Amino acid sequence: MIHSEPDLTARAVNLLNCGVVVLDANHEIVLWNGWMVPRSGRAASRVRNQSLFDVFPVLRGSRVEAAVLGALADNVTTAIPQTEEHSPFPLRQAGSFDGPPIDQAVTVTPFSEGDERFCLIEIRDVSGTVDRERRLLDHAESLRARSYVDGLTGISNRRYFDVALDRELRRAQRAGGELSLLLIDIDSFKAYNDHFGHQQGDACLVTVAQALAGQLKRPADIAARYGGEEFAAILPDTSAEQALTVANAIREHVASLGLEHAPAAAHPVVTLSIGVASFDRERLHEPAALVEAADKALYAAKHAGRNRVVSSAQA
Ligand SMILES: Nc1nc2c(ncn2[C@@H]2O[C@H](COP(=O)(O)OP(=O)(O)OP(=O)(O)O)[C@@H](O)[C@H]2O)c(=O)[nH]1
Repeated sequence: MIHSEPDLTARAVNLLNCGVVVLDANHEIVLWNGWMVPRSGRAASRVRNQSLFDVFPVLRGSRVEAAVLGALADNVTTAIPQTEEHSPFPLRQAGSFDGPPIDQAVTVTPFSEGDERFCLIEIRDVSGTVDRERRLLDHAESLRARSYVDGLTGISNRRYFDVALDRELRRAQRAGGELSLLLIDIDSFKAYNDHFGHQQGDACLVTVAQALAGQLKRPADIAARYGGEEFAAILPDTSAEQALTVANAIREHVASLGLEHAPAAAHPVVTLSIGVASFDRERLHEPAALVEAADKALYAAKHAGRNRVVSSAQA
């Protein structure tokens, strides 16, 4: 059996997995392929010889109209990605008249046949790509949120600490409020690791981090892992005196857990040394200065025998 080429071409165009619409110079539809039928709810015989803009009045004033005019008047090809216009044609998933609109990428290409000018409109369903893009954006968002959390202990990490300290210091400056910072270090932790092994060392860090977070009662308080076995607490609206009380409560609570320490450690149970520094409009108003003051106090606490709290005023 011999098939004519135009017959085969027409059948193939009808089977294409994208919308194919051809308009003549008057914007009238001369070709409407099979893909368009179930997605628009219109058979080819119903739309043939009608203006595209009468069939879809929503296209008036759209990027598609501009592209069609550009193709027919100026012989210009235009690609309209879905990022520019999500669903220019009112098309829905095949057979679902109330389903979600199809995300589309549209190309408008001019061509001539004899003296007559036409334009070819191709419509691709890119809903899958758009969905994937949305999922990737959601994923990136959750990664961003997770990048502020310390992977081992589940409390805030150093990155978040830096952002939060800067923010809270500015707030204290603006509002003339108070703010205190605790730097907290586990005593003789090297001895702990050497005796019990790194894995149990990690477990100890998790226990201490959770104990610290549990001791901070105000919603605005922030517990963070500052470095290896060093933690920090940012206490907004907290004076130096109040911060000493909080620091001592943390220290006593961890000591009271009775976590067995290594024989070589300074104390038989796991203990903390804590340095406290408080916002001071004249001297301690920059993050680096406040951290340095708390670090000096922490060093003094270590030097004085560990398992104690020292404020920067005493150091
Ligand atoms: N298991 C574990 N150990 C860590 C981690 N980060 C830091 N360390 C260990 O913590 C120890 C800290 O030791 P040092 O800074 O010498 O201080 P220290 O032994 O705690 O002694 P003092 O602070 O003076 O009481 C080092 O042995 C580090 O290897 C971690 O993520 N997991």
